[in-house]
Amino acid sequence: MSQETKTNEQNFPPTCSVQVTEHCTPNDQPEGSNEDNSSFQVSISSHYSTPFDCILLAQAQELRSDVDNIKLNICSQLKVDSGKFATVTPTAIKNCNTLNKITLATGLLALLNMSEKVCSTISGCRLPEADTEHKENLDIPTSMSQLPTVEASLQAIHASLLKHKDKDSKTVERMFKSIEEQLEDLRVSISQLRKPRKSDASTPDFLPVPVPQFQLQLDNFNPPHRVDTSGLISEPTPCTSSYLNEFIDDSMSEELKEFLDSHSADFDRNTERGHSVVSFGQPYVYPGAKASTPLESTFPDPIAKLAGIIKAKYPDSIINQCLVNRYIDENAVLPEHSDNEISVVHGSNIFTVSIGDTCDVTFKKKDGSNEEVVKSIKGKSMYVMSRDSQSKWSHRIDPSPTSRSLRYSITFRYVSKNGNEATIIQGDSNTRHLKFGSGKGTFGDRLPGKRLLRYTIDAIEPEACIGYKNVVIHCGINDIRRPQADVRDCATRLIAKLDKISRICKSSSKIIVSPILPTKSQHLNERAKLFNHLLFDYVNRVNPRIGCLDFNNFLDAETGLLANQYGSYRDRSDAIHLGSSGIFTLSRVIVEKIRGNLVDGRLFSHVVNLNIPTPRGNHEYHHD
Ligand SMILES: O=C(O)CCC(=O)C(=O)O
Ligand SMILES: [Fe+2]
Repeated sequence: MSQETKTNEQNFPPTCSVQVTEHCTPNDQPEGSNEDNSSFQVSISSHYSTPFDCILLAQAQELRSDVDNIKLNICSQLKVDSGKFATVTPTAIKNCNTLNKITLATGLLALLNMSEKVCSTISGCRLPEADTEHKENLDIPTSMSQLPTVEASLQAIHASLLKHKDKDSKTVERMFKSIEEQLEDLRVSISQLRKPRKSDASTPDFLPVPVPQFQLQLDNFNPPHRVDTSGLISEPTPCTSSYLNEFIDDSMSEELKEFLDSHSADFDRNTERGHSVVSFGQPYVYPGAKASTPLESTFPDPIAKLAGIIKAKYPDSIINQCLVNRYIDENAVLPEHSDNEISVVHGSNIFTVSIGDTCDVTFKKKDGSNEEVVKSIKGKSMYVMSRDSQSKWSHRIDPSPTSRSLRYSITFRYVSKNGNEATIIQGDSNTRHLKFGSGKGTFGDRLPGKRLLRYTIDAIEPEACIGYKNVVIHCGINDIRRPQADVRDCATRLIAKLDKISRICKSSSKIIVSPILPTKSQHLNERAKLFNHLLFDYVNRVNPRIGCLDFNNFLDAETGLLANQYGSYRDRSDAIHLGSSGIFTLSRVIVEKIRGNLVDGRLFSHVVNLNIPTPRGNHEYHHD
């Protein structure tokens, strides 16, 4: 470590403590919200006056494993027992090297990012201005009233880390840049969230924005660069979420082997590339599947017993399908793949119990780095792959250079037939009234799905789209209306998200993006037009797999603005929110597209199957 770093280390906050408390407040949801993620745990430690104080740890159910992974990651970097995460002592922080400090900071940033995500999910909840007179009108859990300190904390972390900047290291340099960018984003988001508003509004009040001096030079638009966050928050998600040695005992292993041996004729009939398969329970279909018709629709005795052992360890898991792979010798292989079929229920785990000889399974990162991790899987063990691991890693079994005798892998999944048709909408205030399910004002039972409120582009979660037949992304207005927003950068960030979604979702998923809806503001429409130009260019030329909604009907032919009948009735000066007629029309446009009716002159299925870019018509708003 350089002398400079040593000296600076003394400046590092001397009494850093990361206090993470967890308490359960299960029904913190706002009235009228119909989000699926129904329970929140929000807690803040605010009694430490250090840069790391006031860490808001918001744990929505769906973020739990991310939070746990980040905690584990921080602890392993700092060489602290994970049970002691609640008190990462000043000494631990002082004694770790610069890179570890960065890891710590990025971990904390990740937690803050998540908290921010949850803050915006708790609709109507705003971060309070210090001493704001609006405070009592805001729908804020009291514990959040300390939040302004978060911003101060971030600045302090940043300032402190800057002193540690090791100018010789490119990696450190890159990490700093990423941290700086993240901090900037967080600061903007926090200040935006802090603006007073009614608790039922979902986006900040309209601010006039200067007319941008953009020139539309589509020909010069470079294909979007891919946003690479690997290495920023040192990827906490492992290729397998856990590996348990000696998961079953000898007698269970023997019983299973005997049972599977008795099915050798069935395995012989179902030879896939390099190995053989049989299945039980629900049908599980994947490309090239030979055992998509199960031998039995229920689990036979030894398999049911094994499923019971897994259920005892993972009581929340649902298992209804079992695929058994047989590898007879060292030449048997399993081609590289991910189990990310739409039929595998979103968020469910895949459990793999091994019987017989030890075997290497190779996991390969899907981020283009080609990084590989080889895990030696022993007989009687179990490894668990999360849905997230399927989006980030592929896996395979290569021929073994040394001898390998018979091995069975018994894999359990939760598959759904109905899930095949489900739709996910990640959208902002204008989609927040759209509802799935039955009853008035919903899409109806024939279009099941889930809606996530995601106010900003950065909050869109590509991984949450996996497993859905239809993916609808509707976001961007909040990003471009920030006075200092760089519209091109906003478009690039949305495109990066779309890029990722189209990479990790099955090719049979329909991916649909909304351009930014017209508003009642000429200024804002100028920005929206530029944003949409870039988006259309991407879906037309770069990624024709993505379908685009057509919003021209929302325009008033005379003014080129959002037509009055579609805008907000209650507040005519509201430039961006749709009224009930607008919301109804938006829902029709989405359903038309999902149903595969002719849109843009083509059926959606054509778009899905298309490999080559084909120019589509002009999607620009007809403003003049
Ligand atoms: O045999 C193994 O360990 C892997 C099996 C697998 O990846 C699968 O069945 O999808
Ligand atoms: Fe697999």
